[in-house]
Amino acid sequence: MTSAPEASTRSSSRGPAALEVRGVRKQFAGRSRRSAGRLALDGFDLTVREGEFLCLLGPSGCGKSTLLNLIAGFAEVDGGEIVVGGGRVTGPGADRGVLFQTPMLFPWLTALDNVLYGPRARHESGKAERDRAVEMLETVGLGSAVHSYPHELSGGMRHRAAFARVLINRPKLLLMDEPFGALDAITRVAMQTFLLDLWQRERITIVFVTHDVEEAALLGDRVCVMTGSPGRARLQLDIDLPRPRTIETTETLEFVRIKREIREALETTPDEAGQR
Ligand SMILES: Nc1ncnc2c1ncn2[C@@H]1O[C@H](COP(=O)(O)OP(=O)(O)OP(=O)(O)O)[C@@H](O)[C@H]1O
Repeated sequence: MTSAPEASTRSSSRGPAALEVRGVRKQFAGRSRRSAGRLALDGFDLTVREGEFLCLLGPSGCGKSTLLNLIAGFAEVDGGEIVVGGGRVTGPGADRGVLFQTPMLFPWLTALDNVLYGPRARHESGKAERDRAVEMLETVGLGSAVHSYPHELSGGMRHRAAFARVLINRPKLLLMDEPFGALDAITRVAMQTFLLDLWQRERITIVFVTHDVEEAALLGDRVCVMTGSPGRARLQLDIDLPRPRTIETTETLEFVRIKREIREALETTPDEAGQR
């Protein structure tokens, strides 16, 4: 096996760590006793600072979702460790909110009851929680749709309701797995703007998986490009573009240069990278 190249890192180390992924290994079992298992991640290291917006990019199958699931505590590491807010991850927790490409909403509950689902599961169902749930829905621009059911909401509105559902738990870390991948171009831009506003207001730490180089360069403080088979961090690149970033940002020469650098890292095979 080709030894993985050292990730070329131009990232700063400012601020305390919100997330530390240390030498993580994840192996999936083969289907039968004879078939080889799949080494999805090996020796994976990543540090994300408090309040940082990190975008994770890589070829299909390189282990992005696996990494997010491990950080979320939905699966266990086979080696190394993951530390969130100073505590080792041993399972899911309210300190980590997860958003997927398909918004996870119960179709039989209104937007308000969907948002209240988490607090009610923790037996917190007083007036204070209800007020906070309404406030969350207002924060995501759904103040007039609190009593609407998911099928009565547009795609973007459903995404925002799912945001509110996660935000009510006051997560320190937001894990997003291609959240806008299935949206049309206009709704996608609206959701990116919404997310950046929310992030700048709340200063939540975000790990955001995307296939879209432009989206990563526009949203992230830093982009981590992964190699596949097994997944490791190849390039970590600070995106020092001024904020707030808008559509005009995407027209600057610096933005084009950053996109080229990310694309070149994505297109480099692990063997080529190892020879550098
Ligand atoms: N539950 C599982 N059992 C067996 N193999 C798995 C399982 N989950 C993922 N894998 C394998 O682990 C590797 C990484 O998968 P993962 O879904 O994390 O990749 P990804 O980078 O998120 O891909 P994509 O960009 O296509 O969503 C793949 O080879 C996949 O087949």
